[in-house]
Amino acid sequence: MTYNTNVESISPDGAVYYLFGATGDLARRKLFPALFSLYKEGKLSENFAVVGLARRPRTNEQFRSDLYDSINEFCRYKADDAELWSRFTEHFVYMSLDINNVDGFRELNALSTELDQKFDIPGNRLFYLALAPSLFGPVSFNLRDGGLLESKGWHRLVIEKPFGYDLPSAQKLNEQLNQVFKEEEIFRIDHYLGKEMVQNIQVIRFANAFFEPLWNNNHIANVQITLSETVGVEERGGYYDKSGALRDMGQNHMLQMLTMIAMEPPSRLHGEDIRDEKVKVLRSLRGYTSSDDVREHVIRGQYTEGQVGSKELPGYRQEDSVDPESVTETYFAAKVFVDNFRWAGVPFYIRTGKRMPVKTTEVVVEFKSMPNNVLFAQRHDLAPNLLVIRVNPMEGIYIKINAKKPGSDNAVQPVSMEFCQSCQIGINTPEAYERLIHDAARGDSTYFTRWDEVSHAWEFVDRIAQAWREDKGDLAFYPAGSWGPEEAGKLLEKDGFHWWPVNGQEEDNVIWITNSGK
Ligand SMILES: NC(=O)C1=CN([C@@H]2O[C@H](COP(=O)(O)OP(=O)(O)OC[C@H]3O[C@@H](n4cnc5c(N)ncnc54)[C@H](OP(=O)(O)O)[C@@H]3O)[C@@H](O)[C@H]2O)C=CC1
Ligand SMILES: O=C1O[C@H](COP(=O)(O)O)[C@@H](O)[C@H](O)[C@H]1O
Repeated sequence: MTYNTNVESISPDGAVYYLFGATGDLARRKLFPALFSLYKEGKLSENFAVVGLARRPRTNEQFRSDLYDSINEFCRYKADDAELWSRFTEHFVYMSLDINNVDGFRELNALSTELDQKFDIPGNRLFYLALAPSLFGPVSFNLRDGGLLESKGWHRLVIEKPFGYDLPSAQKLNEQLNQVFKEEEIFRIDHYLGKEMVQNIQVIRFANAFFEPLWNNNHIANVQITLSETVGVEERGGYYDKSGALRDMGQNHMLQMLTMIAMEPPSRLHGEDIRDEKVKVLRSLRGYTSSDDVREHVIRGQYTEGQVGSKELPGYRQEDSVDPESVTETYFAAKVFVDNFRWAGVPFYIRTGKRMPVKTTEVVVEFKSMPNNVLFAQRHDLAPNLLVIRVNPMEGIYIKINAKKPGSDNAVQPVSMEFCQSCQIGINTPEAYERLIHDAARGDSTYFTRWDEVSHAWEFVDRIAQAWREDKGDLAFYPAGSWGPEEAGKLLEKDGFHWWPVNGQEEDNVIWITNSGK
């Protein structure tokens, strides 16, 4: 296997970026800041233009003022250099356009030709759809019918999640897109794949002699993936109530992280080879076939009123745009098996929920315990070794090992040794969207989901969703601010395991060796 360490240095070609949904939440919180960071770091060159598109009227000046506000609120860089800011915003224009009106697309095509000339762009087009999924098909058809795919450069379509509601709807959407774009022109976003530490999983695994030889069912007892959020459904109650945690986080982010942990080493670190290996994992997931099977392996929950910190919070059924009798899950935990040679018998426990006590994403790899021996076991149960990958908001890794307690006869002391990446001064990690926009602009689809990944993930999730539709009795409730329903703990207890504390909240007797200063 070879590592291409120069990928970062490959600049994208000049292109027009079309930002559909330019007045929306995602553009404001994530996409504008990502573009500014890329520009500030010299990763966009000067041969680019951004056209903001949405129905509501905006002048170019108003659009640039929205841009300014967004960057000052959400970007890791501030717009405090007037000269740089003025150069940056020159590249931005706004056009009011209704997706359903093909005439608007013809006007957009004419505008694009002007922008090509003004910024010396060779006809490349990147269409970013920050829109409701029901508009993905219509936009594609109108891009074609409005002549936007006739320019002489490349054409790429970047689409936001969710990619469908289930397998049939995802297939339908994919068929629509395929009428206009080839698979290699479609970049399906899963923003977790743009996170630094998710990308780091393969380096930690494949670049360390400590780990890869042990990375199998001979040495690993279980893997735990936690994605906990403190937020509720915020302004997205209407969407979320139809989706729920399994579709919103499980089908995409959680299964993607699982594939990164479980995949075989690809023969080359090339996008298609990596995605081939990820697909094999998804194909090996043990599908749950009956309601009983689902009940035994998957727990779902919904938050009721409670407290996070000192803040009193309403229950899910009291949230805006949520059905007061909703049975939508805001939490799920599952025991998942990857039925292949490497992972036979190793449970992957995954859990995610809203209104949990802390915001954190962590992967814990628990190694099998050493056999108890005469020297230590009479007085001590040895704690298992752990490798913990901290994805966000803290970024880093730590390992937990056993060592001799200094000055004792043979007392054993757990020690956690941590590399806290986000504590390093000067490491201003790029946001996931920066990395992904930059990759799409360079035509690198490694960290985007290919259609076969999406479809296998839906197959797995649809079986669970189907069982839940038939059997509503297993919805458990948990107070906002707690770690979810008790049943989720029992899922592991049955196997002799427990959820490891996340967020660095280790037991008191552990010695920490860390660069974070704690
Ligand atoms: N917000 C987030 O944190 C996340 C969002 N996503 C996904 O990103 C996408 C966008 O989300 P978000 O920004 O929150 O949504 P918003 O509802 O905030 O924005 C939707 C945008 O679409 C535009 N729009 C709606 N209808 C039309 C139309 N007929 N013609 C032209 N423009 C139209 C709206 O502008 P106008 O009304 O002016 O036309 C607005 O700019 C969704 O697929 C969502 O699932 C994914 C992950 C996180
Ligand atoms: O895709 C989504 O992700 C966010 C969580 O993302 P993070 O980067 O903040 O961890 C989640 O809140 C949202 O419901 C979901 O649609």
